[in-house]
Amino acid sequence: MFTTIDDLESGQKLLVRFDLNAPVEDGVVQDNRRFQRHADTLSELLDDGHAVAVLAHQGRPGRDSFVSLDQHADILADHIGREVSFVPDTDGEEALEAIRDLEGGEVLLLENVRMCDDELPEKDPAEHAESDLVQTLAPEFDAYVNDAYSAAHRAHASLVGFPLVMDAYAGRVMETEYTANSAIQDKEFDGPVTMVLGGTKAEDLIPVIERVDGVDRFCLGGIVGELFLRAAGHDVGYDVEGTDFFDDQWESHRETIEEILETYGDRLTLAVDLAYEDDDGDRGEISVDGATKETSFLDVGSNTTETYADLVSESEAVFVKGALGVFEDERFSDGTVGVLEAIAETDCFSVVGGGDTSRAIPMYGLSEDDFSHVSIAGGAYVAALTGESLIAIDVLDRE
Ligand SMILES: Nc1ncnc2c1ncn2[C@@H]1O[C@H](COP(=O)(O)OP(=O)(O)OP(=O)(O)O)[C@@H](O)[C@H]1O
Ligand SMILES: O=C(O)[C@H](O)COP(=O)(O)O
Repeated sequence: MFTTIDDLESGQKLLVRFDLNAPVEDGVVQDNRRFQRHADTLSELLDDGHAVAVLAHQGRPGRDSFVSLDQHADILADHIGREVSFVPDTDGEEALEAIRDLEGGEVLLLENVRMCDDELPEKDPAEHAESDLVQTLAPEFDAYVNDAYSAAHRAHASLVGFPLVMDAYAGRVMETEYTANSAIQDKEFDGPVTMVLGGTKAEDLIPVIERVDGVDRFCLGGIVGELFLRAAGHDVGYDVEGTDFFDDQWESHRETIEEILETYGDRLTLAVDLAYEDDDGDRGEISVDGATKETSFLDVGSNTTETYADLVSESEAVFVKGALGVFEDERFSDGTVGVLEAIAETDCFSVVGGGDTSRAIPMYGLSEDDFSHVSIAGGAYVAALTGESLIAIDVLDRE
């Protein structure tokens, strides 16, 4: 196991990596639960007398969400109830001066690290450790803390370079996410283990079904569930009215999905009914046998929800990745919310992952306390489920 901030002596100067990557709407950065989670780590470090400089990223070059972190500093400040200073620089003179002025109990947010050329190329940690970014910043600090679990699958300089040249610890978010999300690989459960898989991305979920041992049944929904229904011979999972969810994914994954159905069919539970918007704008439902290609299906139907909820209720552990329908529209939230409610009412070990899907929890008045863990990770959660090691965790110091 890696070393954590429990192993740090008080009052040090720390370089801390967070994942504050958030949705950006019309140039405005939206608060999300990543801020609150990292704010808890940050408050703990500041209370322990550390001086903290934070490195984080936002978006990717070329995307609208690739913006400065100045707004992130204000959001973080609201969460910790203290000032967060910001410097529009990562490793130049301005950043170094601000870092040298930092006192114990103070926090400084550096500029979007993806604006630095050294950050993004996926490289071996040893190569990243030689980069200007790492070589310039490392000597300014006593230690490095990585709390950015949700980016830990990326071999980027600020995630994998520093641990090779500095003492490197895991933050609280890193520790909690790692333990919960790896449970499917690390823990023994005494009863049935269920995975509820939905959402939009077949490429994420196919490896989960193919590679994860120890799951007794997969309950499928969302767009991915429809692709499996199509492979099973039903007239669903087709693009309708200009949508582009299905046909490209079908072309890319058809063979694999057909093979999975053949090999793991006994572990897969597919929807028996689906929901759509009827002519009056209300929710209509139809059995998958009566479904036609011309209809857009937006949720699993009530018989399916009942079956999935029953399976969840009998489970010892439940892992969720992706939504069973377009839950953002209340008419099509029944599948996703019905399953989440069943988990909340059951005394099982439960992890809900996926940046979009976990938003359904506050949206529909559920409490995070009713789940063992609600992950803030997407890609890293999928990697953990499949037992893939996360490179930024591999390079942290070991106990
Ligand atoms: N039948 C459907 N048609 C269209 N969209 C759907 C359907 N079912 C689910 N979705 C959408 O799937 C989205 C959630 O799935 P997504 O693949 O984005 O996964 P996530 O695991 O929550 O997030 P991420 O991997 O991006 O962190 C929801 O926003 C929901 O509206
Ligand atoms: O939001 C995420 O999943 C992480 O911050 C990683 O971002 P990326 O997919 O742009 O590397």
